[in-house]
Amino acid sequence: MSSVRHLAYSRLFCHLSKSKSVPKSVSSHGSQTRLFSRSSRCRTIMPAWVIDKYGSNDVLRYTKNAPFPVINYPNEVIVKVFAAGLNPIDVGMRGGYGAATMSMKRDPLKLKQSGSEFPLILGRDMSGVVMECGLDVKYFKERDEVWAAIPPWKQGTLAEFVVLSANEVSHKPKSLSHVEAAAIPYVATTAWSALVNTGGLSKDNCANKRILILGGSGGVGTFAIQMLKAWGAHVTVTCSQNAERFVRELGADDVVDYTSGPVEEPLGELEKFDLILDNVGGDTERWAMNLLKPWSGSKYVTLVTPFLQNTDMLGLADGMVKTAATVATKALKHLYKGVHYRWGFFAPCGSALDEVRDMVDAGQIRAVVEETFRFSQVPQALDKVEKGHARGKTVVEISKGGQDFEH
Ligand SMILES: NC(=O)C1=CN([C@@H]2O[C@H](COP(=O)(O)OP(=O)(O)OC[C@H]3O[C@@H](n4cnc5c(N)ncnc54)[C@H](OP(=O)(O)O)[C@@H]3O)[C@@H](O)[C@H]2O)C=CC1
Repeated sequence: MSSVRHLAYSRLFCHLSKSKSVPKSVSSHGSQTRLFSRSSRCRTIMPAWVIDKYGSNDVLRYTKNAPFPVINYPNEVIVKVFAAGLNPIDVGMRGGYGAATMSMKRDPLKLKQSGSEFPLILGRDMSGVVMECGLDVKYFKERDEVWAAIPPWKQGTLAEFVVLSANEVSHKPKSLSHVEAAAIPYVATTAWSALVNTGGLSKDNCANKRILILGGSGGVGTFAIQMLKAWGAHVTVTCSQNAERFVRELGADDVVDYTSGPVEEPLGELEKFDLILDNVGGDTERWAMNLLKPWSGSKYVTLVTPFLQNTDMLGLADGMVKTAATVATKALKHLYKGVHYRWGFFAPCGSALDEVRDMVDAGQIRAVVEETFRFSQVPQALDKVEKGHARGKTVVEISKGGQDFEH
């Protein structure tokens, strides 16, 4: 065990963190909110929603005694969570989705201590305030208002505090409240990874590109429409008829209603596309390739992949072999027809969030919060996400920690 880890597990924050003073309060979107007191330095427990086994919503358990996060590495920060956005992956992880792959990535020391990944805290998105910084953290300091999306193998944000790597964190947009800010990081970093890293798009090459977003009314879609429009692309979207006005208000140029019949036909009548972002999956691969401009570097990027399902069902080694074989076969098959086939994945990235923050503060992207729940209502919030038909994001306000249980 490294000396850094040894110190961390001795809970000697002072050896790893560079805090000097203890702030008593912080300005939170205009109001003075009590943040943390001297006693929080020596806390060992905190309020959180945890699961002790995989299952449906009834496995969720509220506790005031979840382990307080510790700084294990000198590049980590502890953040007090003010708001946590929810995503479909939270519902999936509650049921054990991706457990095989996540176990491989989880902190081996914690797994050894507790014997399993439980108690597990869900929640990937957060907006909050930095409470402690590791010794190597340069870009952040105590009291900074930050936002982040946390990788699924780490403890989540449905808790009063969370520990993250500094490279996953970014200063939050000044123009957004914490609830609004918590609606963006996971879908933004996913869209960034799919469109920029995998799709090769950027603010400098998007002008007049034709992009098709399959599934434009949910979290990823509502963010992607706005980012692509800000970069000058022409954006076509599929969604339910009752979401048409909603996506047009976000900037969509053309909208095709998938509830009134197969979309292949109306989409086929439009000029061909440079890139398709598929947030829907299913049988879209069967027809979507024909909508791309052939032999022009056009790309189909799908976010709905069997990667985690394969490893859950077949185990890590066989699941990864099957995944590699599937993606390689499909990529080759479609390359033969002149289009690029790719899988897109969420990737935590503080620097991408820095760029998104600037776009938000410039008024190019707004947070699309569909519904906000209190910390005591986490089961209802997950229930809402599970029912689908999202029109933007569901967010849990955590700023009062567990206090709303006591009133
Ligand atoms: N690979 C990765 O790392 C990631 C994958 N994902 C996946 O991407 C997908 C989208 O994520 P997210 O936006 O957060 O999900 P949401 O649940 O927020 O949104 C899904 C949206 O799609 C709409 N929809 C459903 N069926 C169709 C259809 N056939 N055609 C057009 N629209 C449809 C839904 O509304 P309605 O049903 O009313 O039409 C809803 O608005 C999910 O499957 C998610 O698991 C997300 C993030 C990361």
